[in-house]
Amino acid sequence: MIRVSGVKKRFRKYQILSDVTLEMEGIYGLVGPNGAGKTTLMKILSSLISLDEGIIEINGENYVKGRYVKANHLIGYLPQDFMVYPQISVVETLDHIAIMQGMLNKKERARAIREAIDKVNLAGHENKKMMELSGGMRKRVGIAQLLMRKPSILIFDEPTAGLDIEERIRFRNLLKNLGSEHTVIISSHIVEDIEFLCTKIGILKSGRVLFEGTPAELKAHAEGYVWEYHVSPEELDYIMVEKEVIQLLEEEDGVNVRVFAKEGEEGAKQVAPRLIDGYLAVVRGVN
Ligand SMILES: Nc1ncnc2c1ncn2[C@@H]1O[C@H](COP(=O)(O)OP(=O)(O)OP(=O)(O)O)[C@@H](O)[C@H]1O
Repeated sequence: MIRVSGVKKRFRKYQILSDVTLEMEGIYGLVGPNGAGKTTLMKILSSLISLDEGIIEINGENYVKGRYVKANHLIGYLPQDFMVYPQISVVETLDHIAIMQGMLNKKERARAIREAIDKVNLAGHENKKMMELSGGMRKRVGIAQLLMRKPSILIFDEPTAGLDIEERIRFRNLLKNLGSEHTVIISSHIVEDIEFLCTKIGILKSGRVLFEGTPAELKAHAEGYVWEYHVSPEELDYIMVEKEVIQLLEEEDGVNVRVFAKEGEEGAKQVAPRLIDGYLAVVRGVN
């Protein structure tokens, strides 16, 4: 568990994080518009940048104002773009990183590498060069090198960005499995991923916390704001211009249109909100 209390961060004259307080546990989704401060917070937690004010408590230990969070042994951070040497193989990459991490015993290193490769389902690909791997597989190597250090908390910045559909599904399943043994913190713009993975969600906007709670609590914020219209293709043109359409579902006899609005017009049926509706309600401050 990570407890973030009153954390502030400024870059020159810009206040990037203002009094951020969160309790991160389970598989925790950090979401919010571009520039909200998610990466900045993740980098503070991963000791890449210092905090200006506030307290961060990680597994019972406090890190305070003006300091770096020195909890490298507990935390593994995978940035958006995990960079490695393209010409060397998966196993050589992991061996190199393990040596850099101070794992000097060859047998111990080989065992840690084997375990990590198995955990991220890279068995059979050990001898491929990094440049021969797909984006998702490279990310797996990124996770494998984190797992060798046995961290209890894993932090992933936009882990599924840029992956194709099948890779994304495979990668998501891997993240879900990691959540059974680790606290996992992810930032993502992909609502489906948040829905699939997260047990708790924090929403940041302009460096402030707008919401923290379970997916069910987030959905509840949009209660009464989601309407469904069943329309013909001709009526669809009108509705697309006039309403805020969240989703379209084509059916044999027309189109089902989900709309975010305070009130529904004639023919509209009020429906149960989904996660994306709760997010919109919170970010717009409508409820
Ligand atoms: N080193 C830096 N110096 C100055 N400003 C910075 C620095 N790093 C980030 N920022 C600014 O801080 C703000 C928050 O950036 P951050 O990357 O944390 O947001 P984010 O929520 O992760 O955004 P995105 O969803 O686009 O990745 C942005 O306005 C960004 O331009």
